[in-house]
Amino acid sequence: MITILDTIVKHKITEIQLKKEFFPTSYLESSVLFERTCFSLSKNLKNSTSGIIAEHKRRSPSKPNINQNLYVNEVVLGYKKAGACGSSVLTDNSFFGGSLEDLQLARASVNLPLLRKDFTIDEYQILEAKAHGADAILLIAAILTPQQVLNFTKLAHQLGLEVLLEVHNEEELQVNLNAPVQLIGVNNRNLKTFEVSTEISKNLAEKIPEEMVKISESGLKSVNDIIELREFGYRGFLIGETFMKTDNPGASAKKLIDEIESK
Ligand SMILES: O=C(O)c1ccccc1NCC(=O)[C@H](O)[C@H](O)COP(=O)(O)O
Repeated sequence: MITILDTIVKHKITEIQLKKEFFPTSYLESSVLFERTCFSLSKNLKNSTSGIIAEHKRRSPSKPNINQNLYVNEVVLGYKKAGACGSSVLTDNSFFGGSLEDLQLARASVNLPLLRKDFTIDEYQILEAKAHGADAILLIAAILTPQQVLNFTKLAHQLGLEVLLEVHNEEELQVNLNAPVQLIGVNNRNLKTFEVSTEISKNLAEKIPEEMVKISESGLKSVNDIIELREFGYRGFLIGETFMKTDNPGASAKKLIDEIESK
């Protein structure tokens, strides 16, 4: 059975080949953003009571139209004002309607740690992330070998970027336990069926080493979701749709953050 991840990765391979022809790595390395010192998402999460990483997400394979009417710079500024620890910016265009220009606009608007949310399968994309203003990259265990996770993490760290390694099950976690990543994300969304359940985060929690900052991703809606997951040691909560489906994602994030902080 061909999954959405297979389809996305196939598409990425072609996309990256084309980009490499037009924008060689020397072009990326000459970006003014390439030499900057990055903001630390892991530090912000460790020092935060809410732990919210708020995402800019226009659409997704599971939700073809979340919100196409907003400006990324206004959205991330709203998240910053709300007190989010960081923002995730989807840069995949074909399946999520995002772009590297979104990331760059977000960078120009806020001094929050920014996660480049994409399907990283090539070192080239890590250089792109730095050149367009990211502070952290996402590595999805389901589409990488453990050796790729190690190599990509090493390169990201050399560039001063943090790595969020995303897993969905125990096997993906176990085979990557020696990766020196700061952040480990458990995706509550089954990327084959799109079903969402926080039980995935709860079940994997005790298997994640103490020194890693645990982040629960996807399908989070309410203060109760956060409070429950905190009991399992989660310090970060990646939320997209719940905020983005409203007219004012920043206000929606602020409401949730205020609720969490008042508990
Ligand atoms: O969101 C999807 O439909 C999706 C499909 C295939 C691969 C990845 C997908 N989502 C990426 C994400 O990880 C989420 O955008 C992120 O965790 C926020 O999730 P949510 O709060 O449920 O929007």
